[in-house]
Amino acid sequence: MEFDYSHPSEYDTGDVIDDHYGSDKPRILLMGLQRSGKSSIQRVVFGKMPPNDTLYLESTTKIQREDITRSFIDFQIWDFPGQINFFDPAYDSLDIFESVGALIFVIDAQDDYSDALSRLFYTVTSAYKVNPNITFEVLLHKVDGLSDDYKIGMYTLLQTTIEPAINTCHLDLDTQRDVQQRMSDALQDAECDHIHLTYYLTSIYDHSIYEAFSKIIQKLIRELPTLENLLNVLCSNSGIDKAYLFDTLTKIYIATDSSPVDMQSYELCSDMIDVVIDIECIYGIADRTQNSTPNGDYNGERKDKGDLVQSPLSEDLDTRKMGNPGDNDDSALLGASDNQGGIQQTYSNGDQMDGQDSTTLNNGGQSQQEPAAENEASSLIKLDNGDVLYMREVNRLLVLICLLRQDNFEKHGLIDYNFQCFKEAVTEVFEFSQKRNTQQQQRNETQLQVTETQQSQDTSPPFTYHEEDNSLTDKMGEKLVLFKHITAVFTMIQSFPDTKIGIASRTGTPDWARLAIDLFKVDDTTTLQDTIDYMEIYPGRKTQHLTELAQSSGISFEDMLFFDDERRNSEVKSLGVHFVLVDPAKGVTMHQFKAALQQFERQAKMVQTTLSF
Ligand SMILES: Nc1nc2c(ncn2[C@@H]2O[C@H](COP(=O)(O)OP(=O)(O)OP(=O)(O)O)[C@@H](O)[C@H]2O)c(=O)[nH]1
Repeated sequence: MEFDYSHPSEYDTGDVIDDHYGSDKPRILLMGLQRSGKSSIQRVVFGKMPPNDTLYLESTTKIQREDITRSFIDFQIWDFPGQINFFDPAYDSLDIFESVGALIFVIDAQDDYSDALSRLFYTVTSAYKVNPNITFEVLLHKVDGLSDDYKIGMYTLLQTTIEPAINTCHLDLDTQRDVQQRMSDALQDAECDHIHLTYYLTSIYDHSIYEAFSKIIQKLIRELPTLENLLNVLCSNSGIDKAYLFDTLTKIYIATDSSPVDMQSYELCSDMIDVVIDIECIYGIADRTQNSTPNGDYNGERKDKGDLVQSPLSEDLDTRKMGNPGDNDDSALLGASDNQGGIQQTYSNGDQMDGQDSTTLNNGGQSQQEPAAENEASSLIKLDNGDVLYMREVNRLLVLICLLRQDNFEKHGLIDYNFQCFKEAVTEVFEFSQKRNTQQQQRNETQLQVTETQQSQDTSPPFTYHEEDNSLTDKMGEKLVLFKHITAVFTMIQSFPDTKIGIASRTGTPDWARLAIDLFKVDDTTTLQDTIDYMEIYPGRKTQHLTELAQSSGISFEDMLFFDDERRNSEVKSLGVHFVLVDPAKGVTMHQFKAALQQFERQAKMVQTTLSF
């Protein structure tokens, strides 16, 4: 299959991946073709960028990483440049994919997506080989531009497997059949029927992207069943119809009770977070020192919206004081009753449902350091249909938003009591989870130290030589043999006059590498070591190795033909060395070697080259 990746040599791998990208945190990867919408998703969901501003985003050229650390949500999100193939040997795919929790592949649904499907297939099969524990999620993105009929049709087709999805491309029948055939062949060859993909229709212009991310992230939260159980208990004991536990900043819900999620109720609850943030932007944050004032003496100051949106609700809301300007009555209304989009809102600092429609932003006059048990930020919105949206803050980063009937809310003393129990339980789960993560981290560190100590004490090589088949087996039982054509190639080189063999190897255990070279046989009486004239084996860049080789051998760079399986080592071309990229699966073959010699002869007098075959 053909892919439109840029050639890795166009990029320096160091420019694309930071050296220090290793982190224990689980990763969520955003992959897909260029301009499919990956960066927009990351910025809108995790950076609160207004969707329209994504129109000005520039193409990503290196991996963009963001640490997300919000209560249960503790991972890194990586936005990949669409044009680079990270499975190319130039990149260390094991390092990139080994601690991935979810790989999210974004497909631009407004475009012809046959290329995207090819890339999807390649990506999931390659990533699965590196790490079979990855969950694969596919976002059919930008569906805001599609009609509902088209969306439903596309989703139904894509939901089954990738293969039928080809049907939805606007291709003529012949091309369609051809693509289908190739796809099904590729699927069979790769034996990848067991790879499970989950599909979502998304757009940054509505709730769908948050809904999708909620589901994706829930799969990564180990505590999910416990949280769901707690929410179930809360709902059944408090007359609540639906409850969501939201991460305040991202509007991702990390858990909900087990009753089905209907989009309307989800959108209402999610919008409530925005409503409350907007209200706090209008009324600002009160000075904590004034919170003890029983009467809400609103001072009329407005806070800058940009500052507030970034703040967790709790920080803002629980320090808020409410009251009508110039009105010292506790139950004074802050805003007039407002009828917008079927939601009636009134803002009050009282916590009583007094027969009027009311939204309560309640701080109870407590500082954040010493919150009274029942005085977390809360908000109440009465809907036109008689239902009530009730929001309570669980901790600095989580809010509970419930939908219930108004007559059930009249027992709000019971709801508040149950909420306290729920809050304590969630806090316990959270603390337990943090403790377990810390313990796990300590265990990993200890394990690492033990292994390092064992390695430093254990000087015996981690492999055994088997004369009968000229092979080594390492401690994991993996067998190492010379590549098929190596013996013939080395024998041929030895027959050339004035030709030397040198080794340039990058390893942290040079003694073991030398020992292995001394054990492998080229024929009955000759070891690999006997055929080699110069050796440079130590960690570092290959330019350094070849410079040392030039010095020890007296051979100039222009007279060197260097075979290597890592594209990044083509940097030796800058010295004037002729570079040959070797397929790591096959090693140097006789055919490749002879072709390289012929080309070397032709180009020997020219400047440095990469010899291609
Ligand atoms: N209509 C619509 N446009 C979107 C949506 N999401 C992103 N876009 C637009 O798609 C274009 C490309 O978005 P990017 O986020 O830069 O795409 P990318 O996948 O990160 O691209 P590269 O960085 O080149 O790999 C931008 O103009 C966005 O405004 C969406 O949900 N609907």
